[in-house]
Amino acid sequence: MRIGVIGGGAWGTALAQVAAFGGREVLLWVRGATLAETITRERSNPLYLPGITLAPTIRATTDAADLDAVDALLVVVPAQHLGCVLSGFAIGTRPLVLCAKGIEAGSRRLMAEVAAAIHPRAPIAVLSGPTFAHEVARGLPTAVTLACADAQVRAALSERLAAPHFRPYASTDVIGAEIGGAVKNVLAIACGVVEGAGLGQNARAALIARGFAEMTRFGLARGARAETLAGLSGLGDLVLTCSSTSSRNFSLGVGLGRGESAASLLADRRTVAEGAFTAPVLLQTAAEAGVDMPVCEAVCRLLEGAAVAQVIGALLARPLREEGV
Ligand SMILES: NC(=O)C1=CN([C@@H]2O[C@H](COP(=O)(O)OP(=O)(O)OC[C@H]3O[C@@H](n4cnc5c(N)ncnc54)[C@H](O)[C@@H]3O)[C@@H](O)[C@H]2O)C=CC1
Ligand SMILES: O=C(CO)COP(=O)(O)O
Repeated sequence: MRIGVIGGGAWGTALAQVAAFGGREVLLWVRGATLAETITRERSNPLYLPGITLAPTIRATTDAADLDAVDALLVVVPAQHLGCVLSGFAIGTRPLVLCAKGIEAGSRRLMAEVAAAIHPRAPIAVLSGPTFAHEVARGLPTAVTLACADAQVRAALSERLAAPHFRPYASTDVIGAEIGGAVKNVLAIACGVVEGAGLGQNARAALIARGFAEMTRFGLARGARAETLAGLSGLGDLVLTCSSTSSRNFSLGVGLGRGESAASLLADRRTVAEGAFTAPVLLQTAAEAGVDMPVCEAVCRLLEGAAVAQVIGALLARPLREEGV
């Protein structure tokens, strides 16, 4: 199976490196001609994944038609651009492996819904889990959820993407895998706020646990399975991104917690902090489904410019309730 990767940010480049394991050829579509040339000639992506020497079998292109030659495509562009970028490719019946974590603003659709509307004949898979790109690219051990409804496609993709340091765990729960990745980014911002505002380790652990309850409530309402939400793409990724400044979402939260404005923290960013875009649309979708998500709502208020002390105070002043989802 020849693999193509759409998107030359940190994660697309790291996944190209995984797919190139063992000398296999990989074609990576990126947006800029200079970046494409640097990746192919110098075997590095200094813009998005500095310090990593890429496999010699990775070739980059800016021409969507070049990807007509591959058998399956990993789609690794930010969630808000996925629809627009995918419209430029002819996919037919080839599998699409969606790797972005988010919900499309406006349409309120998950990535699989966006992709299926544009390429209805393509089998859809979702790859998601606790995966900092720079660690994966360095060959450090990593495990992911690979969800796809089609058993044959799922098995073929799992086998093709597995490497000694990269373990896909198969699942049929595409919605669950998507929801875990989208929601954890918003919760990672909340945990960063706790860090930035100096609220302590107890508060961070409480947010992870209560945030997981929110993720579970929302996921179950949307048809996700509880075990997927408690797995790599849900709880696993939540724990990773809520604990480390390597997370762009967590780092954004740290800035908010220190009292910096969302506008200044988001201005001129080259890299994406998906939670900032997911938070408002997640809240709308949750309200529509009648699901209460107070932590995600607090993140929305902070992104809108509310004061940290006020938002934290309101969260802590909520009526006492029984524990549980
Ligand atoms: N970096 C990581 O460790 C991981 C990232 N992801 C997810 O992968 C997705 C892509 O993130 P990264 O590779 O980290 O991106 P990045 O933050 O490294 O780079 C930004 C990417 O966005 C693209 N971009 C910017 N404006 C665009 C536009 N108007 N149209 C199309 N593309 C545009 C850039 O070309 C670049 O590929 C996100 O959904 C992210 O949540 C998932 C797992 C790990
Ligand atoms: O999704 C990720 C790790 O699994 C990357 O997290 P950030 O986008 O917050 O950096």
